[in-house]
Amino acid sequence: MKTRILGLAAVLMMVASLASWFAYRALSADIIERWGQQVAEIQVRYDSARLLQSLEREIGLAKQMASSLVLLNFAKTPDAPDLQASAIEEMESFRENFRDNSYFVALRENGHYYYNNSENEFAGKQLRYALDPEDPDDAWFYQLLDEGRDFHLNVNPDTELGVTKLWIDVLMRDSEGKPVGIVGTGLNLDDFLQDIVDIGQEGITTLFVDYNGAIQLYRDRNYIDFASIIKPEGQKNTVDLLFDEPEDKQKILGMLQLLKKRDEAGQVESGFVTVDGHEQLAGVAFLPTIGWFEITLLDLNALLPNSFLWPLLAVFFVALILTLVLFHVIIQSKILKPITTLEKAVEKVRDGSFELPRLDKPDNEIGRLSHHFEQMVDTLGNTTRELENKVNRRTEELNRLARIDTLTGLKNRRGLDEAMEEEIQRAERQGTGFGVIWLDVDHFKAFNDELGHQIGDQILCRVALWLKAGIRPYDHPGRWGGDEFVVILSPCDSRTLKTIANRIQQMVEQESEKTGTPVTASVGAYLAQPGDTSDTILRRADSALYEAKRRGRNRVCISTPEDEEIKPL
Ligand SMILES: Nc1nc2c(ncn2[C@@H]2O[C@H](COP(=O)(O)OP(=O)(O)OP(=O)(O)O)[C@@H](O)[C@H]2O)c(=O)[nH]1
Repeated sequence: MKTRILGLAAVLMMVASLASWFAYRALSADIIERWGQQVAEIQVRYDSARLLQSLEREIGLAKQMASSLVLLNFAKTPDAPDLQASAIEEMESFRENFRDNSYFVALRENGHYYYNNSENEFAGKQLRYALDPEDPDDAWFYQLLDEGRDFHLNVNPDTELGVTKLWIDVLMRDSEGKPVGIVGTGLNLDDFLQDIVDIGQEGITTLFVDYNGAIQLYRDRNYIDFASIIKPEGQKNTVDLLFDEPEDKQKILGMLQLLKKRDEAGQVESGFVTVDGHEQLAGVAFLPTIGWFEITLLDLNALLPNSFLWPLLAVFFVALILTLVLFHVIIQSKILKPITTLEKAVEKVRDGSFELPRLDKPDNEIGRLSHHFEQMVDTLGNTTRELENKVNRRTEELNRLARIDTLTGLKNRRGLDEAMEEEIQRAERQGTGFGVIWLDVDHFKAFNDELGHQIGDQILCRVALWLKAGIRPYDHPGRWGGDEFVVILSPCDSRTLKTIANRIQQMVEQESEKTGTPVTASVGAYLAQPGDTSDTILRRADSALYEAKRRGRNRVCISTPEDEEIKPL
């Protein structure tokens, strides 16, 4: 039973714990989602700010460069040597200010491309080459001029220069607003990725995509969509490549569309997506100043690893075991042990004993039940004992009454039989005899017939009284039946027997005289010997009585063992 109760308690606790666990998981997932969304939004703004901060100065300088009158004049008449000299001087002064210490200037008029880097490698030969409208590598230039976009960021390897850079391209326009060239600077892509994107924050991935969703800055260079500007739609490495599920791709592209439509800085969208089999929270922001989107992916499992739940589980299991142990101790002491002792007590009572073992009585229903049971058994024991005593008394009384003659109060025939048997055995043991007197009222029938039965009864009662008065207290007087009385005298010898027999016979005669109804009695006596049977003794006494009757009544006749055998009556 204990095992079953403990098992049931464990199961109930597990069920309750599981329910709590699921509730906790649902609640914590909700909290984590809200928290994650806020973190994602903060992270997106932070990452955007970092990117813009590092680019703003460069973009400002590039724009300043694009509006330089010296360069604009040069772009209009690129072949004028004096203008070229002052233009190169102007370019070099910008080179010193750009963070990368590099610049480029590309002119529409003649396709000349000027460039110098931080090592001042091309001093005096800043004109690097002429752009070719037919060369795919130079397509970016003609595309930007065609599109007429004033500002553009472009990640592109320059095969001529052998560098991969994040290019800041700014359109030069003449006084009529006509594009005359593109100037700008480049930032080393690796340094930039390391500073802005690959920042080593575990569980946080930052990437930037352009206006069309093409990946521009990402820690894995294989995903970067180099020279996006010249690629047709469909061939670009767009952001949806990162996601496993088609619905996630749709979700992200939907966010980009939404933010693009709003066209406001500081707006953030977020949602759950799956990347490399991990559920991540994506935060997306639009950066209108550069026309890019910033996407931050938060791996919640990395940020909030499941391992933080281990202490919780450990606490749960320790609590479970402690609770079961406590439960066991309480059940054992408060329920099972008291029930076991109570069961033993019930078995004892069932087997007829009222001596109870000490019962455990805890302060609960079982304790009260044990207490009531104890009181009940106590009462039951007392009642049973009283009942037994009463029955014993009644039985004794009945036994006594069964041996008493109701009319005279002397022993009846059964009582005399028992007394006789005792005397026979005693005689056997001690080797001494005992006396038996058999008395019969003479002509008693006549008293009955003439005076009535009641008087007859009175006479019998008087005879009984005289009989008792004539013998010793330890002799046994009895009424054999009708008007016949038997007295057993013990111990006795022949002289005593003779004396008492005569005394009785005379007493009846003399005492009855005084009552006005004189009666006489015939008495036969026999001195029983060790070895005599009850039958022999009674027949001997009876034959003596018969002899007394035969000789004329109102006399005593004593039979001795030497007499001839007496024939049956
Ligand atoms: N009143 C009364 N009479 C009884 C009782 N028991 C027996 N008797 C009567 O006692 C009488 C006994 O008579 P018997 O012993 O036959 O003869 P008897 O008249 O005594 O004559 P003997 O014995 O020969 O002297 C019978 O009439 C019985 O009905 C009793 O309890 N009360």
